[in-house]
Amino acid sequence: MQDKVWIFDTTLRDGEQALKASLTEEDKIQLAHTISRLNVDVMEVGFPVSSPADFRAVQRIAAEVKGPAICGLARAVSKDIDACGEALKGAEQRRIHTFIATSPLHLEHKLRMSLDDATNMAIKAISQARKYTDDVEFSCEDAGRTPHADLCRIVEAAINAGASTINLPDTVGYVTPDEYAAMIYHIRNNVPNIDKARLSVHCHNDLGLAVANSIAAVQAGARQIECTINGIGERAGNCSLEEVAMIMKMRQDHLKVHTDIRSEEIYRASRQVAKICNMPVQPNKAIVGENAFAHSSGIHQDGVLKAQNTYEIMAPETVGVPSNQLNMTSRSGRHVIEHRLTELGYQKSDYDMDSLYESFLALADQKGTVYDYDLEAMIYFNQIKDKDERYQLQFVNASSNSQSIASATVGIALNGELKQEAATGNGPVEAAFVAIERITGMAVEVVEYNLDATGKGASSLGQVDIIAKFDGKQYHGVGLAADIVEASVRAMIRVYNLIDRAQKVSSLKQQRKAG
Ligand SMILES: CC(=O)SCCNC(=O)CCNC(=O)[C@H](O)C(C)(C)COP(=O)(O)OP(=O)(O)OC[C@H]1O[C@@H](n2cnc3c(N)ncnc32)[C@H](O)[C@@H]1OP(=O)(O)O
Ligand SMILES: CC(C)C(=O)C(=O)O
Repeated sequence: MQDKVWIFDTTLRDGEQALKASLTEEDKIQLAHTISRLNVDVMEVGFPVSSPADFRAVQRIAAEVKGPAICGLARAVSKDIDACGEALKGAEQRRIHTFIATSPLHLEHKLRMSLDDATNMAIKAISQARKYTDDVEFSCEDAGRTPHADLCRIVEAAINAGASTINLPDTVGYVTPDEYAAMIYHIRNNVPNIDKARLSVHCHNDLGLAVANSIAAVQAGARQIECTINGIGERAGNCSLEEVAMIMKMRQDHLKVHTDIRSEEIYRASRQVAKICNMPVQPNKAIVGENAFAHSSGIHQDGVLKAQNTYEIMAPETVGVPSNQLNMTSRSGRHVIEHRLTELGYQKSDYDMDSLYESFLALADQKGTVYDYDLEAMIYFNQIKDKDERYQLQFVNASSNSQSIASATVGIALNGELKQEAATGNGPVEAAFVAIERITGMAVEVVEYNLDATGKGASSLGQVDIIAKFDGKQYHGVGLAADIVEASVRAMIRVYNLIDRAQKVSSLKQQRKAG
């Protein structure tokens, strides 16, 4: 039987500390339900003494969210422990987590006290916490920079006072995996009552080692990892939950431990945290990044098409990602194009691969990713030329200020004839989109709108990326201009031109079938 490693999620406490805007009570409740679906063992959801709103959020989560033990953080201070104990009263399983710094640096400069004073405060705090619950965790803040002998003294006292979990955080992400493992071994071998407590680790990512350190600690005998979804947290963040959970799942053969995490819930949880916390996930982030299961180069795509595990160590579904992605770019080869066209219902006899591939590369070099509708258009038109586009922007005039409704007038040459319309909206971009809709007579649904600056400083260009839906299909338009309203309009007109091309393709397809 393999040992279990407890997963202690602190997204709503340490993760929340790093946000530009703290989470509302409702946000916290929603995320707490999501986190509990992951089947974490403990969920640290706030610092109740810190504000009335945080107290209420912890109190509501304690009452509403079932499953994991609900935990609150408290300094080794009487009022913090009372606030924590009171806030957690409604929880089926509650944990009070109290801490005090133990490194010489923190003791001397921050707390301005000796290790003995800190030990006495810890003992008092733990004893007080035990009046509220049997489940008390004690952390030696900045353990990573604390002499091992000092850690042994305070840890032994904390266990004697009633702590059942001992956490040794690398608060500033300073230590290396071998040093961290050595610290865990030292505590296990030199604290006489250590068998009465579970050893926990809490790693920060200042040197990018939070996950590696947590795994090294598990290999040295730690049995709880504190972590956050997407690795959010103070400064460079915390150890990322999805990464440690998947390391322990995928490498059980080597690590000989398991967790109870429901890995299929990971992707959903990650997206929700990113959205609600307004902290986008970097595309190349392990497990949950947009590219984590995307293959863009021809050799990889060919490999994955022949046997998925050539370039995928885990199936995307294992973490709740619906499927892998084969991006068609100028680094793609013929195999993936043929595969995609087969999926779209084409046979080899419908196209000449050599000339299609030539057009494909020209387009991919020009615009980056090539989409299904581009491929189909290439089959029917062989080449795609901008000058053949149905809608050509002639001008855009927009006005907005803080006191009145925004308005915009857009002029488009439609098959060579100028059409113009004016409209109002919540902002100039919306007004311009309504004007375009009136000109084209077609309403599209904007699924995503992203505005980015290309270049430096005030002279940078605005780049707008739009994903829009029409008739059940998605289209991607990009627009670049010094003026962000113009960039938005250009992106939207691109979308309309793609729809127009798709419609032409579809009627050509029908003609071909009929003929
Ligand atoms: C490593 C970590 O992530 S620890 C958690 C960090 N999270 C937070 O700080 C978020 C919540 N914090 C807060 O809301 C506030 O800081 C509070 C309510 C806790 C305290 O606010 P204030 O009383 O105004 O104090 P302030 O935050 O300015 O300073 C912290 C005080 O706590 C003391 N302190 C710090 N850690 C501890 C501890 N573990 N136990 C006892 N005292 C502590 C500091 O020495 C300082 O005391 P001083 O006022 O005597 O100098
Ligand atoms: C309170 C402790 C666990 C902490 O957040 C840290 O040391 O980073």
